[in-house]
Amino acid sequence: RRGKKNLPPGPAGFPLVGSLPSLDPELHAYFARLAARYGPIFSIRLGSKLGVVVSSPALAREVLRDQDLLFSGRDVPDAARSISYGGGQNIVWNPVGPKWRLLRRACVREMLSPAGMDAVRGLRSREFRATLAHLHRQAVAEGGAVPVDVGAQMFLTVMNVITGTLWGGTIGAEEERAAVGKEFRHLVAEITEMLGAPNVSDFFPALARFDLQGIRGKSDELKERFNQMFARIIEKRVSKQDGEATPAPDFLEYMLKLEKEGGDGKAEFTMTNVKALLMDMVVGGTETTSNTVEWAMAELMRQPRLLGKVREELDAVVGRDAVVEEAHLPRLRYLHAVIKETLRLHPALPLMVPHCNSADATVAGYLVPAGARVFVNVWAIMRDPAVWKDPAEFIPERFLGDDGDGGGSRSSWDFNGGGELEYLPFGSGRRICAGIAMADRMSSYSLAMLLQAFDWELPPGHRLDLAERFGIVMKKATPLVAVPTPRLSSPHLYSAA
Ligand code: HEM
Repeated sequence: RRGKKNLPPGPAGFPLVGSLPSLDPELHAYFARLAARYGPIFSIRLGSKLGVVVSSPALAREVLRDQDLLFSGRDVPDAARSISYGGGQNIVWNPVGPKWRLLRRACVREMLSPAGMDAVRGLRSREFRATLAHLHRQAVAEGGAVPVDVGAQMFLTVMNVITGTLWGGTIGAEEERAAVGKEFRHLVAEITEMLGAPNVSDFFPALARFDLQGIRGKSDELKERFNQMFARIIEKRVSKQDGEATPAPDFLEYMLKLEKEGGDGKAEFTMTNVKALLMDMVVGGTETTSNTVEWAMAELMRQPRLLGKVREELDAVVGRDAVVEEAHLPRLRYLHAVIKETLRLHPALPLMVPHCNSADATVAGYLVPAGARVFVNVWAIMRDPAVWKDPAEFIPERFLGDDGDGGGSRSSWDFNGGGELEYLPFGSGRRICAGIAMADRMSSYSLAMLLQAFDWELPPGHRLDLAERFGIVMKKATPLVAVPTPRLSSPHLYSAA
């Protein structure tokens, strides 16, 4: 039937279930293997769903740029319905339309743009200083330095920055913040895990009401736990507004105002949108960023020569008598190349968030029927040997133009999803990541702080393992645990003040 309909080639699969029985949990690598066999566009039947996988820069361009609008829909997975408050309430799972535009504009303009970011520079500095002080306490603990779970620490930092930007001082006490942070990490991990797991309800929508794997039930439960936290935070803020002290303007304040106004005249903005956006920011921004820093640390610990180059730059730009600040970042060129190379080899969302076409489309001469789940395998594209020299090697120099293959530092290798789409860790087109400026700043700042202020070593008996574990957000299979040793000139520099 595939040939008759002119669908993209692909594995034949079994009757009824298609290729479901042969799905490899490491979906990004499995899809890359299938692409090597069937070509840069292939189709795969998953139950009653048709998946179409695109794995070359040219075809990514066709889907994400040339036919952007047609492919800008989402095929909302069953697991996402509940946590996105029904599907039409947040940015990530909304189809492109007036509501999506209002939500995205609100977030980008008020919170995620470089100007929005500048407005809360002080908050980030305080949060990073708090992490620095915490790591220092671990490093000089009585009885010897305590090993640090790098990803967990980075998650808490990023989480505190994001929630601080969202609702500022609403959560006051240190312990309450720590408790909220811990609970969030757990919830976010469960959500991203669930979104990456194959779900029978998605492959056979007629069976969705039976929730055979219990994923819908779990999603409802997770949503409810978030919902209660959000409701508590909003309630605290609203009652504060009626009282004497007015909080400093933050994103929650802005959203509550928008909610009072009812929207922008083209789309409504309700209290559900307030919560759904909080969910987008917390789920979309935390693990993605903290995992990137964890990968960067692991890659550098594996190659001490490269780590030395980062340190050399940090010592030249910042020295050891001061703590790195955001203002230093523009001068940390090599460090930035490390972040870019990390996102090339370990993109946080290896298959992006799948797209969906609203009407039949033609890509590379093949039919992509309306409603297909379209995956762009950015993980495979950014390891394509036709584009990248030694694609499996971690070589930050390629982004500086001094790796000798003549390609480096092409202006198209930035985060904006432009150019030839060889490098697209944040996607491209209308649905490109809304949080690039924040992700860029937080990941660079985090890595700079970890490396300027501490030496890191693996605990005795530990081995550096760079294996990946697929999920909608890709993780390191084993968390990076390392022991910090202070390297700044004075212990006073580590105080949180
Ligand atoms: C290293 C960190 C990050 C990476 C690699 C990343 C990557 C991505 C990718 C690949 C997409 C999907 C694009 C598509 O479907 O075409 C996306 C969407 C999105 N990201 Fe990020 N992201 C990161 C951090 C953040 C942060 C910090 C935020 C906000 C606080 C954020 C908010 C969003 C939102 C709201 C969307 C949905 C956009 C839409 O559907 O219109 N992301 N991100």
